[in-house]
Amino acid sequence: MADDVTLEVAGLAFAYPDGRQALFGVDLTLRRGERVALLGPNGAGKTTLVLHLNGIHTAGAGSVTVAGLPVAKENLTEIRRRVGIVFQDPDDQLFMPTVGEDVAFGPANLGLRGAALQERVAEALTAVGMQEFADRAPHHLSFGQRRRVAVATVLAMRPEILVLDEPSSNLDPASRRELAQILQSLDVTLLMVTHDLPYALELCPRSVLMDGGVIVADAPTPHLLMDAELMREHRLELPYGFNPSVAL
Ligand SMILES: Nc1ncnc2c1ncn2[C@@H]1O[C@H](COP(=O)(O)OP(=O)(O)OP(=O)(O)O)[C@@H](O)[C@H]1O
Repeated sequence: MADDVTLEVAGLAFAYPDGRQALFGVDLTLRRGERVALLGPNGAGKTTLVLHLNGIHTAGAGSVTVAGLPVAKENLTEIRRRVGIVFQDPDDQLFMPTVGEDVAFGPANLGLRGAALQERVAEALTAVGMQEFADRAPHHLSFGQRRRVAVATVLAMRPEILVLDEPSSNLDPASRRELAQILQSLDVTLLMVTHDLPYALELCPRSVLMDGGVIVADAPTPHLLMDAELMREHRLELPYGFNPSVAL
């Protein structure tokens, strides 16, 4: 594996217990620092793929390797530190009385204590512009603020790969823009599952398109979004009047 490869998915196939085959041999390589959008219609297999990256699902066939470490039962603690997933609903990730405690939860589990833990929490909250909110109750925050705190809970683990599931969903335009600025500023490899094609274009130079449990295209985002036939074939639609060639 080349030094700058941080994620390698090779020949990954997977069927759910009910027999439904969701992945049919996926190959995907991410290099350190890349920002990649994972696109595709409903049911394409995007979530199923993402849930393999930190071992929530186990490969039926093929392999997933993170920074040289195979995603396997014996490595799960280390894999979950390296691959941070921000789920679509922030309330799935926030369960402590205060924002600060939520962000401290992961690193405290790794054994961080005292000043080192406080520093880690401050660093993660600062990265998402929520440093003033450490003592607040998460359920008193707006949805956009809760999503930013959910990102901070993952950043506090200093992950190697940050995976975001629909980061722009349910955000008003200002919150959407603020989150984009935050994500742009992070020094991390980013994989973003999204149906928001302008967001993919803004944040991710590269896009991977899945459909039917396979990767059907892997290209610079503007190229992919300007391929009208590919877009139509895989039920991707740009918002009315949006032109990727002039949006950049
Ligand atoms: N728990 C499950 N049991 C059985 N089949 C499932 C399960 N979860 C997903 N599937 C099936 O696996 C396939 C891939 O689903 P997946 O959720 O990975 O798609 P997706 O690309 O993330 O879709 P969406 O954009 O709707 O989130 C679909 O056919 C789906 O019906």
